[in-house]
Order: sequence, then C-alpha cells, then structure tokens
Amino acid sequence: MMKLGVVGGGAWGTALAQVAAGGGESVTLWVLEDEVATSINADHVNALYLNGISLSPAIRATRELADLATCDALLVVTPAQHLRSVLAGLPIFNTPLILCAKGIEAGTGLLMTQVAAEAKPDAPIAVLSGPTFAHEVAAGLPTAITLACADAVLGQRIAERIARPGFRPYLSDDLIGAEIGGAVKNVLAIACGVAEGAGLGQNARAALISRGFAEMTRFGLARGARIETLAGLSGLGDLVLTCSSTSSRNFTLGKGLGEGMSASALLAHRRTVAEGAFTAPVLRDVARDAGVEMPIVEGVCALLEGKVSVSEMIDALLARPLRPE
Ligand SMILES: NC(=O)C1=CN([C@@H]2O[C@H](COP(=O)(O)OP(=O)(O)OC[C@H]3O[C@@H](n4cnc5c(N)ncnc54)[C@H](O)[C@@H]3O)[C@@H](O)[C@H]2O)C=CC1
Ligand SMILES: O=C(CO)COP(=O)(O)O
Repeated sequence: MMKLGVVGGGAWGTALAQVAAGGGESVTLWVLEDEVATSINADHVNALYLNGISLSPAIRATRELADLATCDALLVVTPAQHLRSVLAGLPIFNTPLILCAKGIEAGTGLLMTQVAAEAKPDAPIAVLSGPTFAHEVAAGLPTAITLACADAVLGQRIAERIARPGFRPYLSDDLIGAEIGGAVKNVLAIACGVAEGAGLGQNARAALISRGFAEMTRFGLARGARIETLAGLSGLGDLVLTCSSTSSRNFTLGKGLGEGMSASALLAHRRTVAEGAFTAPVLRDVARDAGVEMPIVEGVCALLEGKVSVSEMIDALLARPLRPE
C-alpha cells in the first residue's frame, strides 16, 4: 500500500487527506498553522479551513516538512504562489509529487509542473485536477477528477490508492492540459461572478462560460494541451462547476466586484485563497506574449486593477467586432 502524505492543510489538502485516509490508512498532513495542527490532532476537525467535517482519526497533522520524508508519494496542495517555497523546504528528491494547486506562478509565468520540475528535478510529477469542491469531497459526495501522469504505471498506482466509491480518478498523460484547465477556469469564474453580481442574467453567464472555454482552448492548444483534456473534467467540467456556484471563492470574488466593491476591499484580510486573482495578470501576460487573444481574461484583469468599472468591462466585451464562432 502506497504511503501518502499531503502538503497543505487548507480546505482541499484536508479533503484529500480525508480521501487518502478513507480506507483507514494513516496519512500525514503538513499544515502551516499551529491551530490547524492542534484542531486536527486533538478534535479531528479543521475548524479554520474545512469546518463542519469530521475527519478520519487516521490523519495526523504535523508542522514539520521532514515528517513527510518517508512517504511514497505526496499530494501537494499549497496555493499556487506558495508551491515553490514549500517544495524548497521539503527534504525529498525522487518522491512522486501529485500537484493539486490551480494557478500560474506570478513573476515567472510558469505552470505548476514547471515550478515543481525546477524545485525538485528528480521527482516524478502528476497533476490531480477537476470539478471538486472540497467540502463535497470531504463529505463523500460523488466526484470525478482527472489524474494526469506521464508514467502510466505510476499513474495507475496512484489512481488505485486514492479511488473511493465516491471519488473516481480518470487517467490521462496530458499534464499540461490538466493543469491549464484548472488555472484558467478560476479567472473565468471571476468573470461569471461579476455577471451574477451585476444582475446580467443567465444568458450572459452561459455566454461567458462558452466564450471563456474558447479562450481556455486557444491558450491550452498554444501550450501543447490536448483538446480532449480541455473538454474533460479538469477543463470544461471545472469551468462549469466554478462558474455556477457561490461555493466557489473565485465566483464569489467576482460577485462582489459585480456588486460594486473594489478588489482591494474584497481581498484584504482574507484567509482563504481565490487563485484567479493571482493568476489573472500573469495569464494575461503570458497569453499576450504567445499571441493568444483572451478578452474575458483581459477584462477581469482591468477590473481587478481598478482600471475599468463593471459596466466598462462588459461594454468592452460586447463592443468587440462581430466574428465567426
Ligand atoms: N478548496 C477547493 O475546493 C479546491 C481547491 N483547489 C486548489 O487547492 C489549492 C489550495 O487551496 P485550498 O486548500 O482551498 O486553500 P484554502 O483557501 O482553504 O487555505 C489557504 C491555504 O493557504 C496556506 N498558506 C497561506 N500562506 C502560506 C504560505 N506562506 N506558505 C504555504 N501555505 C500557505 C494556508 O495554510 C492554507 O492551507 C489552490 O490552488 C486551490 O485552487 C483545488 C480543488 C478544490
Ligand atoms: O477549484 C475548485 C473546484 O474545483 C474550487 O474553486 P474555488 O477556488 O473558486 O473555490
């Protein structure tokens, strides 16, 4: 039995630890905050990030990255902007890393697989991504997810280790496709939240999802992703989920913007992560460099940066030249 560790004790890391411990196997979960470690080890809850879920007693929280050194594989679930620093502190070399963050690194424009390859060049890499609200997964509700791994044998071993009756990984070897879907959909979910907050109606949301998917596809294909991955769980599946629900932090951030609040007010003092706010400007920049048109992403950036009002953002999208679909 593969001994799994989890790096990151936010909502998703905790939910994945719950999945990994689902058969009673012991799981070590590295967390940043003392209070999270205490709450998990003493009371089997993560009151800060995943309140209301009873966790398996087989999950042991630690604040020492060194405690993960004996694991056979690690689910890495830090926010995207902290991946590099946390990997740098991990005392492992060739332990397989299953990357679960959804974002692009600010400053470098690198995807999570590229950051991991720089930080741990000898570690085999997999990507786990899909339409997966943490609280539903932790509660055991039915969920399907993409597990992308270049090494088919390793991918199969990981899939068998994490599969549960209600948690179904689908295997792929398209790591780039799997990670691009998750990174881009967060930015598009902000746009859909804006439409909701501004009361623009359901037609507008469907248009943003469809035209957003066209942007995701253009960007993904330019980076070597495969269309079937983008149209699968980790792309379109996650886009639809995140663009349709106030359970999404990104959608909720957009809703606040659409209601007229500023990004700085909405992002100040928040503990949980809305990855799209960090990914939007770097995605815009790498897309521009690659000559890929992403008008919805451009609009979200301008709104986050306070350069346009909500109505100016919407008007700019509606005033674009008519063109074939
Ligand atoms: N919550 C969800 O439903 C899902 C989240 N994800 C992805 O998982 C990743 C983690 O998100 P969540 O678990 O939801 O986080 P969260 O929003 O629940 O918690 C924030 C996390 O950031 C950590 N953090 C803050 N400062 C840090 C630092 N300096 N170094 C390392 N860690 C730091 C906190 O300890 C905490 O674990 C994100 O990329 C997110 O997009 C993916 C699928 C589902
Ligand atoms: O990635 C997610 C669901 O698949 C969670 O979305 P949010 O980060 O917007 O809450």
